[in-house]
Amino acid sequence: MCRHICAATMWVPAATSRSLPCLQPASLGVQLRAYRRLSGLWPHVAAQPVAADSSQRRCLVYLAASSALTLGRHAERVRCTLLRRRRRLGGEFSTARAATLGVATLGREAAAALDEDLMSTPGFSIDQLMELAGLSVASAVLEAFPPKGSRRALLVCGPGNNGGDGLVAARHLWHFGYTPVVVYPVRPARQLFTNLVVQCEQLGIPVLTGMPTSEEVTEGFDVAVDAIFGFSFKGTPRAPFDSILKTLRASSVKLVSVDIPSGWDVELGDVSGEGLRPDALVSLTAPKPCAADFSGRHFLGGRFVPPGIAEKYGLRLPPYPGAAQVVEL
Ligand SMILES: NC(=O)C1=CN([C@@H]2O[C@H](COP(=O)(O)OP(=O)(O)OC[C@H]3O[C@@H](n4cnc5c(N)ncnc54)[C@H](O)[C@@H]3O)[C@@H](O)[C@H]2O)[C@@H](O)CC1
Ligand SMILES: [K+]
Repeated sequence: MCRHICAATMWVPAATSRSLPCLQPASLGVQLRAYRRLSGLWPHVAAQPVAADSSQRRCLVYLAASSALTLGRHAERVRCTLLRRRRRLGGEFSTARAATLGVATLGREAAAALDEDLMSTPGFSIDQLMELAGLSVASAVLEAFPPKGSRRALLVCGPGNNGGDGLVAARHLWHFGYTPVVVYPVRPARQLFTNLVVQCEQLGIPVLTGMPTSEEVTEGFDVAVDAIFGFSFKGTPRAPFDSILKTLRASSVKLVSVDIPSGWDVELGDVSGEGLRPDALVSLTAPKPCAADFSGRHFLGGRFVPPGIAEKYGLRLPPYPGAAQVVEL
């Protein structure tokens, strides 16, 4: 049986992409090297070019690694090694991995390149995409945690577009009948974000700078939305988000993460062990590779990808039912 190990994208020199079948797994990125370290074996890698940069010097390649051809009977041993390693790190091995990868994932660079494609002129504006992304998040919250009596929602927003998705979601949750409170500690000067804050305040939604304590989060809210970091997060969280992540981790509120559980590496998952552990995840456009390690309720949102772009990036998007803004994977 073919067992998927990981799927990823990477830029390679255009010359290399013409001889993709000759690429050695050793040159194909950190996930495969980690796999080799754990298993002592190289996986089989299928590579397919999906885009070229403007200079035509580099080519974005979609890689899908499977154990079928090279591992054979060793696959179970490797799976067990990965399982033990994840347990040591306090994580969970996700049996949803194959299902998630069946939709195909978007690495950091591919996600940014896809955004650029969508927003090339003429095309979408960031405001349009963010509005639909935030609406998807609010729809997923409504589906995963429908209000029972009280409807108190905390939205914790970071300094980039992931935070913008959270601000938009707060507004839609208000229209859905929730009582949202926004925490927005670091506010970029861009007009887009100033507008989103004003739109929340016009609805009477408090937009706070300081984070409540973990007890206040547990007692005061029915659901929280993690819109702190998305696919551009790197390294370990800096202040004030380091302590905000600790507070959310220490609370027992139901948590929904936008695009990526904050603190996780977009490709490798919760490598530091300090990332959030959400109950639900809303992947936008397509799941990112780290989503393979997530084992709660997984929604796909961002219903705006034209078929030509989906095809270019090798996305196999599931159909959305009716007028829904999210589909559960
Ligand atoms: N096509 C799509 O899928 C769309 C994606 N959107 C959202 O946009 C997100 C990506 O947005 P951005 O590229 O602005 O990036 P992020 O929102 O992921 O975060 C970037 C910000 O985080 C900061 N940061 C990075 N690493 C940090 C660290 N270790 N400690 C503290 N701060 C750190 C950066 O300085 C920057 O201010 C996606 O994940 C998604 O949520 C939507 O808004 C629009 C449409
Ligand atoms: K997030």
